Amino acid sequence: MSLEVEGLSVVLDGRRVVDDVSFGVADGARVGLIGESGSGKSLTALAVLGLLPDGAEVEGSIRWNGRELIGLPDRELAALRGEQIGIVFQEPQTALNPLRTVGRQVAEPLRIHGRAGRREALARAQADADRVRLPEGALRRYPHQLSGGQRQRVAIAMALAARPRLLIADEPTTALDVTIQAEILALLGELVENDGMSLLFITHDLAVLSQVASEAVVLEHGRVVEAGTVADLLTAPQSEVTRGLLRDATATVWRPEGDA
Ligand SMILES: Nc1ncnc2c1ncn2[C@@H]1O[C@H](COP(=O)(O)OP(=O)(O)OP(=O)(O)O)[C@@H](O)[C@H]1O
Repeated sequence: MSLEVEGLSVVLDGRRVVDDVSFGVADGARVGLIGESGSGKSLTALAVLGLLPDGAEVEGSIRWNGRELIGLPDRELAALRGEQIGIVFQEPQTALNPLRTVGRQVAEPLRIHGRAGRREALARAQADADRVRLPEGALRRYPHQLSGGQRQRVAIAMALAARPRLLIADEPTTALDVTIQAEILALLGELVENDGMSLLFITHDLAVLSQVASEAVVLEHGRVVEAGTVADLLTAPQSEVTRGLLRDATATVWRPEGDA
C-alpha cells in the first residue's frame, strides 16, 4: 500500500505552515521528512493521520492506497489509524496511560480493532513485547517503572500491534540517550524490514535519518527544498538547508562507500 501526498498545504491561524508539499511513500519504502524545528514536519504527518489541530485548513491531496484521506469522516480515519497506519511519537509518555499496566496497553489496540478477545490479546501482547525485546516481566509493570528506552519499546509494540502497513515515527528517539537511540533505531529498522512495512520517519537529524531511511524530503518553512536518496543528500547536498543539517548531524554520519 502506498501513500501519495500531493500539493499539501496547511493553514493555521492565517499562517501557511505547510506549503504545497508533495512526496510519496511507496510500498515497503523508508522515507524521511527532515528539516529544522518548525519546518512543518509534524504537521505534515498529522495531516496524513487526520489529527491536525481544530481550525486547520487543509488543501491538496493525501491518498492512501488510492483512497483520498482529506475530507474523510473522522470515524473512517480513526479506523485507519492503528489498523493500517501506526504512529510512534517522540515522547512515549504521551502515548501511555500511567495508571494501567504495560500489558493491558499493548493488548488494547488489538481489542479496539476487534481482532482478539481479552485472553488472546494478552497472549499476543507477550509476543509483541518479546518482538520489541522488552525484559521479562515488563508487561506487569506500570510505565513509570520502565526506563525511557523501554517505554519507547512499549509505544512501538502498541503502534505495531495491529500490524499496520505504514509506520509514521515522529522523532521517536530524540528524547533518548545516544546509545539507547541507536538500539531503538536498529529495532525499528528490523521490524519494518521483517514486516515489509513502509516507514515515514520524521527527524531533524541527518545522522539518525541515514540509519533508517533510504529516501528523504527536506522541508524549510513548510516547503520542500530538496528530495532524493539519503545517500545523495549526504554526499551531494543541493540546498543550503541540507548542508546545514549535514553540519549539525550528530554522532558519526553513515557515509555510503563508492556509489552505494
Ligand atoms: N497548534 C498549532 N497552532 C498554531 N501553529 C502551530 C501549531 N502547531 C504548529 N504550529 C506552527 O507550525 C509550524 C510548523 O510546526 P511543526 O510542528 O510541523 O514543525 P516541525 O518541523 O515538526 O518542528 P519540531 O521539530 O519543532 O516539531 C511552526 O511554526 C509551528 O509554530
